[in-house]
Amino acid sequence: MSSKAEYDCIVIGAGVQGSFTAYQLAKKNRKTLLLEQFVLPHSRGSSHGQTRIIRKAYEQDFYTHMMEECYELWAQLEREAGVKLYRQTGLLVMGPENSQSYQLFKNTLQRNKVPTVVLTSDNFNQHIPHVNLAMGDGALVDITAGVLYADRALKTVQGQFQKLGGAIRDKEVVTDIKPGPVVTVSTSAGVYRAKSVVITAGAWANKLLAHTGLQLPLEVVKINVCYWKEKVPGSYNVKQRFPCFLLTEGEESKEHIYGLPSNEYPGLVKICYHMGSETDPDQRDKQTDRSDIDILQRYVARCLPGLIPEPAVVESCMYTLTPDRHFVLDCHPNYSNIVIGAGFSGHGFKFGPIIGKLLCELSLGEVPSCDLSPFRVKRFQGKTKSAL
Ligand SMILES: Cc1cc2nc3c(=O)[nH]c(=O)nc-3n(C[C@H](O)[C@H](O)[C@H](O)COP(=O)(O)OP(=O)(O)OC[C@H]3O[C@@H](n4cnc5c(N)ncnc54)[C@H](O)[C@@H]3O)c2cc1C
Ligand SMILES: O=C(O)[C@@H]1CCCCN1
Repeated sequence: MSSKAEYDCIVIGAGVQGSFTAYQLAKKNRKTLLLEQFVLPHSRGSSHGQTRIIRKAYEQDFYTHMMEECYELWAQLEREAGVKLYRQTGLLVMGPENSQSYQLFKNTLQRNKVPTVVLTSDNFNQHIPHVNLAMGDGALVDITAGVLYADRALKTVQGQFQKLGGAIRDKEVVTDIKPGPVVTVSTSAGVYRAKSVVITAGAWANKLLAHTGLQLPLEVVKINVCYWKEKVPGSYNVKQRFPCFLLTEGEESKEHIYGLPSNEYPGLVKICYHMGSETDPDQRDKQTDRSDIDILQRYVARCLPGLIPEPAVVESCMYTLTPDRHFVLDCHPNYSNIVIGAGFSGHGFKFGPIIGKLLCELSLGEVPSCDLSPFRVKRFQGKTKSAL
């Protein structure tokens, strides 16, 4: 290896966002290097695990609009690679009928003509057995929603990137970034130069941005990923057409609780709380707070009578939260050839293909094909810090 290999673009971080960005760059014939600090595949970031929810149901129109195109991009990747990455299950959205959040979901779906079925308290259990709908709660199903096979998706997009001639170097920690018309990136194994750099480092974003003099208001939290055992095997199974679900708020908490049908682990249903406790990404396993699990236990006991209300398996994952829970997709305020994809706030996986496309456009100096105003760094004015 030459000590200063030259690339069109270096992407730092091979999670879902970095991998899709590198793939988009390679599709445009750019000589691209994807750097990852851990040996791939790994489970120490935010993109590991077998499944994620994909949905058009959102509180804001801009996410629903992005998903319209994104479903198409997922399907393209499936065709190109000849693998199945998506399974339609529908997403059951529940929440206090008169609450702002539930109404926002309902209105966004209806305004954007997303195929939706609204359930009533009378017909709810005909469609959704083994779930107790709380008194006063509304329920609807976003028919387009389903499950993404996350680990498989990551492997697929990285494989397609390599087939297009892209280079992945794992077990290589980026230790320095020197901005300039040509950016110099130092790692534990070498020094590389590129016309542009994309930082998609998940929970480590601020650690890397410190080399460029920027700190974003990001909070990293650990999520306990809980799997709950069915009392009667199969009752919440994907084959029984049990959907993914999202409770906007409930008796136990104001935060979302969400779940996926049993599938990947036979007899186990994945149910998580959409919040966790602050952690340093390098010390994740030292964060042992279980208050999210207490909330989930009470919810499962109250609303999912077919599950044993104690998690059978608990895995770990991290969210990187922005104050408004919207992503950061922008160029660095001082260096236009350093692009940032960060703060995916626990809901970024489904957007991977479109985020890759947008970050690729930014790194090539093109006009982005979506309106990025909700995702700009400048919305944090007063909250960004200089790291120099
Ligand atoms: C429990 C849980 C459930 C979720 N459910 C959903 C869902 O249902 N639907 C959905 O759409 N989204 C969901 N999400 C969110 C989604 O998974 C994340 O938004 C997404 O995975 C973030 O990807 P990323 O590429 O930004 O981060 P990561 O996957 O963490 O990737 C960043 C990479 O950068 C690498 N890196 C960092 N620093 C360096 C360095 N110095 N040098 C080299 N490499 C470096 C890291 O090792 C890591 O591999 C969920 C997240 C969690 C935790
Ligand atoms: O992105 C999603 O779909 C899941 C469920 C809802 C909360 C955020 N994570």
